[in-house]
Amino acid sequence: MADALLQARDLTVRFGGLTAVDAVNASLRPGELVGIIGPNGAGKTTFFNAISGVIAPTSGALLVDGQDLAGQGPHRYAAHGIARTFQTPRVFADMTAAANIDFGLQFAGRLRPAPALLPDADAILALIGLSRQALYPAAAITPSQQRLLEIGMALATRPRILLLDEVAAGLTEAEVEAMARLIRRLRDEMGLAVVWIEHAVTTLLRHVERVIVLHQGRKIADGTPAEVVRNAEVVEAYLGDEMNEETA
Ligand SMILES: Nc1ncnc2c1ncn2[C@@H]1O[C@H](COP(=O)(O)OP(=O)(O)OP(=O)(O)O)[C@@H](O)[C@H]1O
Repeated sequence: MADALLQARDLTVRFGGLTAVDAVNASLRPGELVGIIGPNGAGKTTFFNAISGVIAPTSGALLVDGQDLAGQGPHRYAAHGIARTFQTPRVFADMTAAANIDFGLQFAGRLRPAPALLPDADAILALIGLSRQALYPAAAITPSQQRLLEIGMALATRPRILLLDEVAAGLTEAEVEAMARLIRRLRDEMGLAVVWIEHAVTTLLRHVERVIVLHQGRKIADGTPAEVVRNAEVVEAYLGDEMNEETA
């Protein structure tokens, strides 16, 4: 795809005899909001790890700006504007929320100019709703605020692509809705392409425009939420049980 920001070609990750990501082809265009779903162990986080440089794929290519970044370290991915969060937020517990954001800003300062809407730490803290907590140590804010802070740290690196790994896990319904609104703003106002893994399928399907479904490391579907919920293989492999559980 000519206008893709990022393109995975036959991306494969093996751990010994286990193929966690199996020849996945996927692409991401500027400003897209894409979800990734799949049962436990489907390979979602491993796919994220491979497209953010946390682990090297066993084979396949990862094209960003026409360059194959497969096998390069996370700093190279960050330099190309790819930022991510982790299932368990990785914030500096002893540093204040503002200092956590500053860390990201310093890291990114050399790479790209700040977007007009997010010139500094204050603007980022305001966007993620943590202005009042700016001077609290990260350890002293709630787990859901730590998730927001980690998103702020990712934004501070001035990304073009934001990878979110289960940022709604453990949040109350109201917090999930607020998180979804924030994610939409990042896309609508900052023009970011967002890829969002979430276990709560019904939540995710309400908010994304395209969904990639992984099952046993393979991509079994890639389409709009309406298309994916009608896909017989997806329902068979995953969605039937998952949606019944969520609505039970
Ligand atoms: N570092 C590792 N070493 C060995 N096996 C691993 C490693 N990381 C993941 N796996 C295995 O790879 C498979 C895919 O795991 P992964 O965490 O990517 O799935 P997931 O879809 O993100 O699951 P979940 O929804 O539970 O987070 C699983 O079988 C897992 O046990």
